[in-house]
This record gives sequence, structure tokens and C-alpha cells, in this order.
Amino acid sequence: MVTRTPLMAGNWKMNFDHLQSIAFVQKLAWTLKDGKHDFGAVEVAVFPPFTDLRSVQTLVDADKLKIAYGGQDLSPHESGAYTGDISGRFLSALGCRYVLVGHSERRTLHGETDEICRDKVAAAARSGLVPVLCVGETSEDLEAHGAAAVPVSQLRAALEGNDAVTELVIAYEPVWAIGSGEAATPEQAQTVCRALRETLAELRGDDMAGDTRLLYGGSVKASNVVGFMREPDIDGALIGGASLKIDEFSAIVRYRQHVGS
Ligand SMILES: O=C(CO)COP(=O)(O)O
Repeated sequence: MVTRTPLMAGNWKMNFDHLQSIAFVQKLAWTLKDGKHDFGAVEVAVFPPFTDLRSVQTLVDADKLKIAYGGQDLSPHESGAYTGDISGRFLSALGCRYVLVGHSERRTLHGETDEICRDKVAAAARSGLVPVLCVGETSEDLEAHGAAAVPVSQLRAALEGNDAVTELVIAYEPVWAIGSGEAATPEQAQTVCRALRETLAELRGDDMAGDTRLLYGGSVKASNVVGFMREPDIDGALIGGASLKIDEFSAIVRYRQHVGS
């Protein structure tokens, strides 16, 4: 029996300063409370900028909110002369449960290679964080190799030699779907998520493959999330733009009410 708890995660990217983050999380908590959201049935997480994390932690702790949070990146190193880097240890000290690794914006704009992502996955695990490994193909990759080849090779590269990593989340985010308004179809996303799960089974066995949550990301909104969630290998979503709008994000989190289950 599959017991993967769906995860709806908002990646705020470089949006919201610490004051805006407090206002947003407060509103989110009220909206979900009003809607009697069952956090045990659908987990909710946000990925604020680093400078917001302390504020989010204070609010979550004070009001005992069940909203999880994490960093958008971490250093592959523990500490030392790495100006501008943030250690996984600092994130776990702020109560982070998750950390994004290898988002396509970091791969493209900051030159993060598969090797760097592998080191970051290892650093996350060492710090007790659950890495949310982002994988996905560009439109050129899609044309040249089909949809699954690049995400599968990115997953293989991230896990190579990383035997200590026993828990992770994988976010399949086709680069062409991010911020474009043009989401993959649920069938396309399912095909790639299936391939990722099969790869995980081959690398780490059926138990870990069966327990690992796979998210879809790329132009997810309230009006299309249900289609993704109906697919057997999609266990949630990583949401960018729509996670900054309270009505959209809370409707996504409460997607079950739209299907009456
Ligand atoms: O990059 C994303 C989440 O990490 C997706 O962004 P959008 O939802 O804005 O397409």
C-alpha cells in the first residue's frame, strides 16, 4: 500500500521580504484553518528567501503552525571562507525541514553542475535536512532526447556515491514549463515521474522508491493541480508564481475539496 503524504510546496524565489513573509504565512494559516485543512492528509511547505527564515520560524513556533519550511539553496560546505554561502547546519538550526537543491534557476544562472548538486544533496543529509532535488529538461533537451532522459540522468548524478541519503523529495520541473504559463500535461508529467521512480528503485530498492514523494512543478495553479494529483506517481507540487497569491496557493493546498474527496 502506498502511504506517501502529498506535499504542496511554495517556492517563493526572490519574492517577499521578512515582513511580507510574516503577513503571508499568517494569512495562509488563517485561510487553511478556516477551511479546516487536514495537515496530516496534505503537507504544506514554503521556501522563503534566507532572510525571511527566522521570521517564519518565530511565527510557526509561536502559533504552533503545521506549515513546514526550508531554504531555497545551501552550501556544499559546512563552514569557513565561503562568502555568501549558507550552511545546511544554519538552516536546520532555524527549524528548516527541507532544502531545495538544483533548481533550474540555480543550475542556469549560477552554473550549478550535477556534481555540485550531488555535494549539496550530501550536505543536506549531513545537516538533517530533506533535500528536494529539482530535475527537469529544457525544450532543447526535450526535442533532442525526449522528456525523461535529462531528469533521470540528473537524479542518477545526484545520488551517485550518496549512500547516506535515505530520504529525499524529487521535484520534476520541466524548464520550459517554469513561469511560462504552459504546464506539462498530467500524462507527460506522469511519464517522467514514473521513469524517475523506476530509476530510484533500480538505485535504492523498491522500499525507498515507494516511499519517496515526487512533485510536479511548472505553471501549477489551482485550475490544473487536480489533474496532476490524479496521476499515480505524482505526490504533490512545487509551485512558484501561484504560491505568492494566497487564494491560489490555499486552493492548491486544498485541492481535495475540488474533487470532493
Ligand atoms: O520553478 C518553479 C517552482 O520551483 C515553478 O515556477 P512557476 O510555478 O512560477 O512556473
